[in-house]
Order: sequence, then C-alpha cells, then structure tokens
Amino acid sequence: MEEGGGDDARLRLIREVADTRQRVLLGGVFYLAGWAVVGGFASVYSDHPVAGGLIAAAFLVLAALRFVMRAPSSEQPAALQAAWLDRQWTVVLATSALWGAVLSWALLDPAFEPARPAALLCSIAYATAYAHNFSMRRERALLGIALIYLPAPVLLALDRDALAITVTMAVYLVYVVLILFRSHREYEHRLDMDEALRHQRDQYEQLSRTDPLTGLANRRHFSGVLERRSADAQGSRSPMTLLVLDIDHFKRINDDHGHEAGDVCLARFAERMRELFVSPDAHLARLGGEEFAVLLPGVSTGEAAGVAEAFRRSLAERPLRLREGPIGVSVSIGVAGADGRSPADGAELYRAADRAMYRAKAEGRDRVRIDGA
Ligand SMILES: Nc1nc2c(ncn2[C@@H]2O[C@H](COP(=O)(O)OP(=O)(O)OP(=O)(O)O)[C@@H](O)[C@H]2O)c(=O)[nH]1
Repeated sequence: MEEGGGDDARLRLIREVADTRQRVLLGGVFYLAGWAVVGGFASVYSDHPVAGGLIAAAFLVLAALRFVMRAPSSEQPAALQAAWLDRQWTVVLATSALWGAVLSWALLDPAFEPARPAALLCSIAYATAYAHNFSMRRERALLGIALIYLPAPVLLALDRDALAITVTMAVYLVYVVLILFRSHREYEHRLDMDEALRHQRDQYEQLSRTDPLTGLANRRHFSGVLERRSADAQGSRSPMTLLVLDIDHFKRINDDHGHEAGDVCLARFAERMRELFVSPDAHLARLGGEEFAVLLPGVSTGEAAGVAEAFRRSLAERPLRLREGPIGVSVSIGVAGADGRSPADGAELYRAADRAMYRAKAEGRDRVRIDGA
C-alpha cells in the first residue's frame, strides 16, 4: 500500500518524538551542574541556603522529569505523541526560564561577582546547545534561547563598564539564532529526504509485486500470498478456494490482431476480473502469459465455482472492447479448495486448480471444472 499524506505526518511526528527524547535527556543535568558552580562560587548556599536549595531542587526535579516522562511507542496515536512533545518542551522551557532567573540574580546581586563569568559562560553554552540540538521546533527553541540568554545583554546594557561584553554577547546571539535557523532547515531537509526515500522504496516494492501490463499481482508475489494464506488457513476451519483462469486460444488473438492487440486484450481481461471478483479479501494475479489466478479466502469451493461460472458467462456474453473492435474470448477455469481442517499447502492447492483448469481445456474449453469433482 502506498502511504498517504496522513502517514507521512504521523511518521514525521514519531521521528520527532524519538529525536527529542534522545536530545533532551542529558540537558537538565548540565543546568544543575551550572547552578552548583555559580551558586557555590557566589556563596549562595551559606548566604541564602533556602533559595539556593530550592533552586537546586527545582533544577533536579526538572532534570529528573526529562528521564521519567516515558516517550510513547510508535504504535500509539498521534495525539499522544504530540502531547508528550508538549510536556517535554514545557519542562525544557521551564528549565530555561529558571536559568534566566538565576542569571538575572547573578547580574543584579554584587555577591555574585566571582561567579558572574561562570554564569555568563553557562548561558552562552546552553544557548549554543539549544541552537544545535533543538532544531526540531524553531519557534520554541527561539523562546528557550531568549529565556536563557536575553537577561545578560539586557541587564549588562545598564552597566556602562560592561559595554564590551554586552556587544560581544549581542553579536553572539545573532550567531546562535543563525545556527538555529540553519540546523532547523537541515533537520527539515533530512526529514524530507527520509520521506522521499520511503516513498521511492514503497514504489519499488509496489513495482516488484505488480505485473506491469495488467496491474495485477505478479506470480512471485501471488505465490507468497498463497503460501501465507494457506498457513493461516490451517486449523482455522475457514475454507479457501483458488481459481486458475486461462484464456482459450489466445495465440489466435495474437495471430489475427497482432501482439499489441493481444496485450490490450490481456489488460481488458484483467479489468473484467476486477469488475467481477470484487471481494476485498480476493487476491487477483497474472501468473504469466494468458494465465491468471484468484484466491478467495473464506469462500467455499462450491461458492467459488458459482462466481467462476458467472465470470465465464459474462465473458462469453460481453466481448472485450479493443480499438480494433469487440473481441470475443472465452476462458477455462479450474477450481480447487481447502476446507480449513486438513493441512493446506499452497503449492498443492495450485497444482489441483491447474489440473482442474487443464481438464476444462481438455473437455472443450470455455468451462469451469472443480478438482476432484
Ligand atoms: N500479446 C501477448 N501474448 C502473450 C503474452 N504472453 C504470452 N502470450 C502468448 O500467448 C499464447 C499462448 O498460447 P498457448 O499456450 O498455445 O495457448 P492458447 O493459444 O491460449 O491455447 P489454449 O491455452 O490451449 O487454449 C502464445 O502465443 C504467447 O505468445 C503477452 O504478454 N502478450
């Protein structure tokens, strides 16, 4: 089956969940470490033990949440995947907001003087990590960077002595934003490429299963289906019937009208099969040349013989329409069934239906014959 746009969106979401899961895990620990260093050098733990401890506890909880929130499996619905992403982003952005508050405190409180360079370096590092790692959602990443980083140039701008560092940080912010835009573009491009490759692979798979002239399954694919269905049917107590159809005197059509008309005739024949064997469970195939097959799971031999007879009759009554005009063709059909009780073997079922088809040929063609009847 070809995947539609909905499947593409779902696969992209699953991929984003996997990427986000992988990229969020460690980040929280670095914020905790950053606070341990900054708070330690600013003597926060002795001067403001409650505030220092609360901030450390908050970073710890936020870091732990990233591990604890289990990503949904790829089988779970899109709404769950999107909800998980929203929750993870809330945690990531909350961590950033807390760091922004810590940085503001460090810049405003003179007691933080010895720890300021560390606080500024951490902000630069976290913003850079955002630009590289959180390229999946550009707008959310921009917000995260703003929360972490903006207190520095804004508050430093109030201090005339810090002009050089303000300008440097403003320039670096431009760089970080550019990096984020680029990594976001690259991320989207990678997803697009994956999608294109998946479509191409599906297309090749589809082609490898299909007979190009009629669009029906080819022999190789049909044999696989027959084997699998036979194995499934064993012990299921559900019957299964195979029809083998062979156009009569097809050589004459080629001889009288040309090989090209013969090809069109085969395509029209396949169309007629699709019109008549409409059950969604039916497997239709061109086995080669002018030989076709229909596998009818869940259908008894008697019932299938009735459908085969209806097809034969419709073909006899309504000629195939070609450019050259209507061409009357007849078909010989062999029917063989498995009752779902005795062991079913796909190859044996095919031999039985083929045998019945040859009997139909031998008895004058344009008829349906059931194996063993
Ligand atoms: N146009 C066309 N002819 C094909 C194709 N594959 C096989 N054939 C022709 O189908 C004909 C089959 O001939 P036979 O096997 O003698 O059978 P028949 O003439 O249908 O006679 P019976 O099966 O005995 O009724 C041959 O002439 C093949 O060349 C194809 O893909 N296109």
